[in-house]
Amino acid sequence: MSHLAAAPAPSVRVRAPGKINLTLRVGPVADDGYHPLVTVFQAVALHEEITATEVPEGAGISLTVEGPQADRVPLDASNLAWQAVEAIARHVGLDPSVALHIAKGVPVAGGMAGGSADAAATLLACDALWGTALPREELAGLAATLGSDVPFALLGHTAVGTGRGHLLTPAMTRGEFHWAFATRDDGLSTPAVYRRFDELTGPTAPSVDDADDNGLMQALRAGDPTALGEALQNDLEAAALDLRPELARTLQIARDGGALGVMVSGSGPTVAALARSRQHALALAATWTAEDAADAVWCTTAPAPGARVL
Ligand SMILES: C[C@](O)(CO)[C@H](O)COP(=O)(O)OP(=O)(O)OC[C@H]1O[C@@H](n2ccc(N)nc2=O)[C@H](O)[C@@H]1O
Ligand SMILES: Nc1ncnc2c1ncn2[C@@H]1O[C@H](COP(=O)(O)OP(=O)(O)OP(=O)(O)O)[C@@H](O)[C@H]1O
Repeated sequence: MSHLAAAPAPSVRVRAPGKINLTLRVGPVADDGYHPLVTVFQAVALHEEITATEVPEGAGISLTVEGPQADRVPLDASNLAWQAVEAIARHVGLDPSVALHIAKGVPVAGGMAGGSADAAATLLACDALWGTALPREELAGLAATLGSDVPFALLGHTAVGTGRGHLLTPAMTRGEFHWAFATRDDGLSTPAVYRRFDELTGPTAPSVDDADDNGLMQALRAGDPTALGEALQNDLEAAALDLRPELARTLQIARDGGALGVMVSGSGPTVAALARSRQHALALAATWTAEDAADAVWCTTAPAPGARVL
């Protein structure tokens, strides 16, 4: 008697990028607890990879995670990928059952939106697996309900973010920029950094209505890393430094190493340094390691594409 091997369950693999904020201008906190932002997002070539596999109806959601920092990622409904399954299933009226596997390539809790990338990738993966073919604008609307950074992880490349950071306008760039990142095992909580921002700026933080990113946009269009380095700006940096004074040394080491620009990435504690070349990025990272100014170092390029099915 011959045995027919069971066909493997259908699955979909999606890749989504982490991000940096080349500028992050933060206005005074609004009544809903969120801060109005004007930010220039750029996706980096550090990726999350999500595999979504079909399971029998009613089986529910299962989640596994791999990667160097996997032990720091929740495996329950507090995971943004899990919430993404529930959000899209509710939206299309299907049973929220799927097996998710996340391969993490973005530093965890580092202000680089790895969890947001997982959420964006999961929306796209479920949409493809279930054959619901939602338009991109509908996926972006769902993404914004999951977190302010999630719509950008779908879009990728470079974009200006306004509102909570969820309203996006793509921006033109030329060429490739080289980055080195210094990460810390002990992450910073995004709400805690925004709260410290409020404490430091008081109730009269300047509005972001007049934010002017012309210099930065010109540097991006020209593919000019020196001008880009001079235009980097993060209004959350003072708050992150106040919570983690030791980051000042990490910033200074990169400046001394000739980085074209150095800043805290998003809400931190990752420090991002813009390098002249791949070799220069590797040298900056090696110096951080030698000076014991980081728990881990990463080198990559930007911009990178948004979430896409592989
Ligand atoms: C720091 C950034 O990464 C810069 O892109 C983002 O602003 C953070 O985006 P995120 O992690 O997706 O944040 P969300 O999950 O939307 O919000 C988490 C918390 O961050 C604070 N938050 C977030 C976005 C924003 N524009 N103002 C805020 O004050 C709020 O306390 C909010 O409760
Ligand atoms: N899929 C996920 N991957 C990693 N962390 C997650 C995920 N879902 C929820 N979390 C929780 O969220 C926290 C922050 O995760 P994440 O890596 O997205 O931070 P982040 O890069 O600082 O995000 P952001 O830049 O959007 O503020 C983690 O400490 C973890 O407890």
